[in-house]
Amino acid sequence: MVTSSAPGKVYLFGEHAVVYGEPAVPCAIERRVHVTATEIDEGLRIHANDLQLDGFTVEYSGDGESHPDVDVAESLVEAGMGYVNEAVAQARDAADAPEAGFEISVEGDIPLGAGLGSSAALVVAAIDAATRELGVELPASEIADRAYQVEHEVQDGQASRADTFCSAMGGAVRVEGDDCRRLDGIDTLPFVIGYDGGAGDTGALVAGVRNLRDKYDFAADTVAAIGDIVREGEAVLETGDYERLGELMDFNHGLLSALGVSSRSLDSMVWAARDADAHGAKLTGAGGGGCIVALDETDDALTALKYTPGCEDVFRAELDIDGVRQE
Ligand SMILES: Nc1ncnc2c1ncn2[C@@H]1O[C@H](COP(=O)(O)OP(=O)(O)OP(=O)(O)O)[C@@H](O)[C@H]1O
Ligand SMILES: C[C@@](O)(CCO)CC(=O)[O-]
Ligand SMILES: [Mg+2]
Repeated sequence: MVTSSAPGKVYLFGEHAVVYGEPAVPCAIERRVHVTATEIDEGLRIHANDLQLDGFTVEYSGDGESHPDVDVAESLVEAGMGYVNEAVAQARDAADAPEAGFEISVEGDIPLGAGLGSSAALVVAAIDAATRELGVELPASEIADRAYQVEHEVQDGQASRADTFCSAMGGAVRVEGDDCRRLDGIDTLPFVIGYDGGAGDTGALVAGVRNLRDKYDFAADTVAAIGDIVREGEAVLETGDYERLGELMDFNHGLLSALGVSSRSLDSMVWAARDADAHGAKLTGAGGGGCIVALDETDDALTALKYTPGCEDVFRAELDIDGVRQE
């Protein structure tokens, strides 16, 4: 039996634009998904108690049918199964063990579908745990690559390498198309996260931006301008000037909002953090609902968000220097 974990992430800059080849800077945070893999005779059994708030266990026999023991949205189960199924397929391929059976248990403290990269963390941890259980140790870069193939497959081609690379490697990273690297020397960033309790539909939000971009030149220019913010931002990141980083985060949020991916609750959390003198604040991930990230080393934004209507949870998230690891 092997347990591996992998971190979630926030985007300091660049979500959505990264889908069109602009650079992005996601940062791993100390919130993780843990996956335990045990080799069994055949098939695949999955236990995923976080998939619904009430919790349930899915028994999946590998015959193409799932058997949730309570009534849950079929699409939710299918998506959850899809990520684990494809991650296990990658592990079997990497270990050259096409027939290997697995029992997989998943638990995590990353809210689902909220822009913190829970799907990437799940896939990265699952590939690591399942390959180790088969006696194979993959380098983090290969896990990142295989995890990207999984997200790309399960999300119908709507995925960049950003989430999976960041989760596998940890720290602050830079992703531009297939070019992925860690940003050295960034050990800490004072992130505060506000969560509205909701979720966004990543596929639909990406499709919405694509439509605007096809329809209007100025929407395409907006996506390109996000790329400019990222290039400016990575230079500022090296100087540790939080004031300017925050200014650029604010600008990035404005452009995401123009592209239609913010929401009333995300905007109100962003404004609550700004009113409390955070250096800056923006939505993180696909948007539509879920989380915002603010930059603030004091407790002011944290306290303000606690009392902001529509903000269901608020927490500080340290930058996680570790990527995927065996527990
Ligand atoms: N702890 C978990 N247990 C089971 N399935 C999980 C878990 N964490 C994530 N998942 C799977 O990942 C899906 C969420 O992925 P999705 O890409 O929609 O959101 P996200 O990765 O949390 O946010 P974003 O991609 O915007 O950063 C869940 O619906 C589920 O299928
Ligand atoms: C919206 C998006 O840019 C980030 C989702 O976390 C999609 C992706 O990069 O895969
Ligand atoms: Mg995801």
